[in-house]
Amino acid sequence: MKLVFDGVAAGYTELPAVHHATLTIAQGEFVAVIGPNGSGKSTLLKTVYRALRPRAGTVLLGDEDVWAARHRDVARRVGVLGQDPPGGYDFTAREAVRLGRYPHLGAFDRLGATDEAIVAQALERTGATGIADRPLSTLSGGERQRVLLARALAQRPELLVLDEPTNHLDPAHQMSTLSLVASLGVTVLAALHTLDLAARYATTIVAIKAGTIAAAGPPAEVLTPAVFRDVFAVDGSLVSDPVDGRPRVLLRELRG
Ligand SMILES: Nc1ncnc2c1ncn2[C@@H]1O[C@H](COP(=O)(O)OP(=O)(O)OP(=O)(O)O)[C@@H](O)[C@H]1O
Repeated sequence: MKLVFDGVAAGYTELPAVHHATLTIAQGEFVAVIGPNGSGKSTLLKTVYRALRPRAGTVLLGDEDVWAARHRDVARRVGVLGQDPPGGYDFTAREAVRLGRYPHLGAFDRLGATDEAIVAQALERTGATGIADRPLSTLSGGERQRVLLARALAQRPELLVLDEPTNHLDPAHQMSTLSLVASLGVTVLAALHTLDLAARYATTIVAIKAGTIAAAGPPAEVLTPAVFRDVFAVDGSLVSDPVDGRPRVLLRELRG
């Protein structure tokens, strides 16, 4: 599903946290939104999953204005991994993942065998089958993160919006999670802090600095020494992994 930001401004006070965001994301792209703390990554994502209404501009999903669409239609099409579990921590992992199916059901429908199979598959794909019957409140940060991703997958969305999906995850799960997400063929918009992971898994990088899109394009075009320095205040370079040839990001403290 194509996603378009057209002149989007959004924020929490009179000063917008994101301004003039204009960007077109094609169906199937994996977009990593990168930027320092407080630069506006989460704010931009929130305008897509209807957590924060833009003050100006439009967010289009396909040809439809996300903020003019019915809430239920957006819920069906957009899977979200945000910073907090929807429904709180009282649910078991499986119950939390079942929530992902509700946008697809009628008001009085119950989950059927197909829904339960989709829930089971989502738990399996995120390595969460073994913890399916534990309450979210008892899970570790990384386990909970994988369950919340499973919920977003169970939704079978056309667009996945992921706010720091690798937060709390160990290295193996960081890579398997991004690899899984990249393999789904759906459009992905993910805020990522680990630039190395962004370089390896994203097709497009959007770098945000102080609420403004500073650069957008393929990893090799965006992850330049100038962007590392201007946006992140570090020295950095994009190199090729000697083992698998894929891009790697090397960072050093800024000198001089
Ligand atoms: N609920 C809120 N109320 C007021 N200001 C907020 C709120 N949430 C975020 N902000 C401010 O908006 C700006 C952008 O925040 P945002 O959360 O989008 O940054 P971010 O790039 O996702 O940061 P991080 O990497 O630290 O998660 C920051 O200045 C932040 O302090």
